[in-house]
Amino acid sequence: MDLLHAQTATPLLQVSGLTKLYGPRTGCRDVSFDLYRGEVLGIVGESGSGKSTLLTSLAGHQRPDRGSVLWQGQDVLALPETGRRKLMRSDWAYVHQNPRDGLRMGVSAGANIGERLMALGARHYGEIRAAALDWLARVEIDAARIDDRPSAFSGGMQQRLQIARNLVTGPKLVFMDEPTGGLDVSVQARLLDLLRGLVRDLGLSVIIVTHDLAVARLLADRLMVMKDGRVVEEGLTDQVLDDPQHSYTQLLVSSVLQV
Ligand SMILES: Nc1ncnc2c1ncn2[C@@H]1O[C@H](COP(=O)(O)OP(=O)(O)OP(=O)(O)O)[C@@H](O)[C@H]1O
Repeated sequence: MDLLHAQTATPLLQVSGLTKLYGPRTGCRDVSFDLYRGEVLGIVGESGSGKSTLLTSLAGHQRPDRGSVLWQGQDVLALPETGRRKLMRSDWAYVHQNPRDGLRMGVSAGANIGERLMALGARHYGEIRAAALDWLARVEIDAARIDDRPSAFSGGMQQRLQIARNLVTGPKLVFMDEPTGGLDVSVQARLLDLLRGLVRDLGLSVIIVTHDLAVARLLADRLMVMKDGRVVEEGLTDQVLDDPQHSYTQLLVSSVLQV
């Protein structure tokens, strides 16, 4: 969706004053933003700036101390655990940096994809297998590997399988934590290409954490730059990266250029 149009629509996600503290230490503090349908928001910043804390607090993996998260107007933090789990299986999805955290390594690739459909009530074996085959093709995994376990896959294949497992149920919002981290550069490039295509074709909204500004540039429409748990700058990706206003963002951008 073009951003001008997006701004006139109702936000899918409205985050206000989100704060998570670890004792005396700040995880993230006073983070507020809106996310619209089809929009990709990148969260960037150096190690320890609070990116993961923000993502896990948003996705309900841990409870923030203050603030609110509204999903299509509904207060997510007030949901009972069962409601939160249901949301994570239906409208939301979470792609972990390490595919081992997002896959079941002991069951086949096909079962990994089918499991999420079954969790939403699918029971017809033929349909589940057909959906698994369709998604293997979409993430460029050979259909002949459907009965293999992910432990027999390369790192890049495991990550693509994790993406298929997450997207098969048609989520509207996908959280991604450094999805290309830990992969070789050529494997990263292929995965980024695939992600870009899927995000565009499916009209997904995405919140992606990355320390890699090249990944942010390729995938994100908008960026939030974090430092010491706070958002120090936000804006359209090209604006933030080509004309950074905050001295910290300028440092981040120039340190990449010097490499
Ligand atoms: N479980 C925890 N207990 C105590 N402090 C924590 C915990 N998790 C994170 N922190 C602290 O919160 C701050 C933000 O950390 P966070 O992991 O969110 O940053 P990050 O930007 O995701 O870093 P990285 O890129 O290295 O993962 C840091 O000071 C960190 O030490």
